[in-house]
Amino acid sequence: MHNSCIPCRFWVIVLICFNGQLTTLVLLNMQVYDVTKFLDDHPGGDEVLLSATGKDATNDFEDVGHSSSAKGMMEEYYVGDIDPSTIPERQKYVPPKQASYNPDNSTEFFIKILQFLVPLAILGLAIAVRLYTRSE
Ligand code: HEM
Repeated sequence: MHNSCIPCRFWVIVLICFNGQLTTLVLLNMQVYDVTKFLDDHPGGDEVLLSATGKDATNDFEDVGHSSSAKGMMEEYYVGDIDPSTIPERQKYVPPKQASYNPDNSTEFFIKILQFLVPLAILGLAIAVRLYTRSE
C-alpha cells in the first residue's frame, strides 16, 4: 500500500481532468481508488461505480457484499488515503427565522358571526317586506 495522503477536498471530485482523460475516483474506507480502467470490467457494471463517486461509497460497497477476491483486487486501483485532519466539520443546520405566529382569532370570529347574521338579516328583511306589502 502507498502512504500518500489526499486532502479531503478530493472527496467531492467525481471526475477530474488528467492529461485530457476523465478519471473516476471512489472513496472506500477513507481510501481513494482510481477505477477508471476498471469501469468496463467491473462485474457490477460501470453505472454502479459512477454512481458511487462524489461521496463516501463505503456503505454501498459493503451492502453489495463483495467477495474476498473482489477486495483483493482493490489494491490494484488504490491511489492514497484521505487525510482525516482535512475533513471539514459537519455544519449544523439552523433553520431560517420565521415571523412569529400570532394567533389573533378575533377577525376570524367576527367574519363567522357575519356569515351567520347577514343571511338572517336578509331573511328577516324579506319577511318584513312581504308582511308590509301584504297588509297594504
Ligand atoms: C475498487 C473497487 C471495486 C472493486 C475491485 C469491485 C469488484 C467487484 C467484483 C470482483 C465483483 C463480482 C462479485 C464479487 O466477487 O463480489 C463486483 C460486483 C459488484 N460490485 Fe463491485 N467493486 C468495486 C467497487 C464497487 C462499488 C463502489 C460499488 C457500489 C455500490 C460496487 C457495486 C457492485 C455491484 C452492484 C456488484 C454486483 C453484485 C452482484 O451482482 O451480486 N462495486 N465488484
